[in-house]
Amino acid sequence: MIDLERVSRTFTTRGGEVAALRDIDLEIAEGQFVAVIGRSGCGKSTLLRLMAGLLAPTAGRVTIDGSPVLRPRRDVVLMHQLPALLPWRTVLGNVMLPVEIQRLPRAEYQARAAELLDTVGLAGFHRRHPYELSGGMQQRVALCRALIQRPRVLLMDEPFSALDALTREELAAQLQEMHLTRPATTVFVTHSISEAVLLADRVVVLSARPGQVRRVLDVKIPRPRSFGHNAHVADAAACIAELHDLLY
Ligand SMILES: Nc1ncnc2c1ncn2[C@@H]1O[C@H](COP(=O)(O)OP(=O)(O)OP(=O)(O)O)[C@@H](O)[C@H]1O
Repeated sequence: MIDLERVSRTFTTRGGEVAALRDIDLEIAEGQFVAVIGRSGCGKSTLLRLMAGLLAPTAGRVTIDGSPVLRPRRDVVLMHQLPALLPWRTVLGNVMLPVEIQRLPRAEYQARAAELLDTVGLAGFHRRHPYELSGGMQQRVALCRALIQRPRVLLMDEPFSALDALTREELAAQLQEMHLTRPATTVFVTHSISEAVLLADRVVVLSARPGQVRRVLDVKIPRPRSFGHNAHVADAAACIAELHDLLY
């Protein structure tokens, strides 16, 4: 579905040319959950921005279903590290924002918004405003806003990295649950090896800048997965150890 063929991206800065990504070849199938992991500055955000149509490659091609990605698409949503909610809108109003912008049928999507908020444990918070919520709750609202229009592709740029460790685990578990119910093709940038192993079908390890695909690791642990002790703890430990060795 998402196809990157020999994709490179260079930035021209006052200090000269910065090669952020070089010769990336990557095929992501419909419904797949791919984690991207790599050292700071290796081009992970750049990779997402290329897939989102916010940046053009300097060389190579990014396509979705065979069409080159030349601009942002309605069926592709990018979620960031910070929730960026509109402070004057309620929780429900923030989740419904994409529906209003795209003039989709309100009643139908209102029911979906309620269902999403319910899944992330915010059933009683529809009429609250962002300032009344914790950081974790705000990021849950941002996740519901990202999913409201049922995107085919969900691009997530370190979405949980501003959260405390416990909230982060909880949100990762909720994301897994949502992905199992309705799998959008997901590309999830993270610095957390264990989060990548919990969530992903495949983990793409990038080398230091310029980012190149160092390794793609298939995670074959059955779902639902858990951070806790379970039957697959040895498989998870083996994946974590392999990724650790690749990164350090
Ligand atoms: N608009 C830009 N102009 C100039 N250089 C840029 C631009 N965007 C990114 N870069 C450079 O490209 C490289 C890759 O940046 P990018 O943000 O993609 O890395 P990253 O892996 O997401 O980093 P981090 O893990 O720290 O968030 C960096 O050296 C960065 O300085």
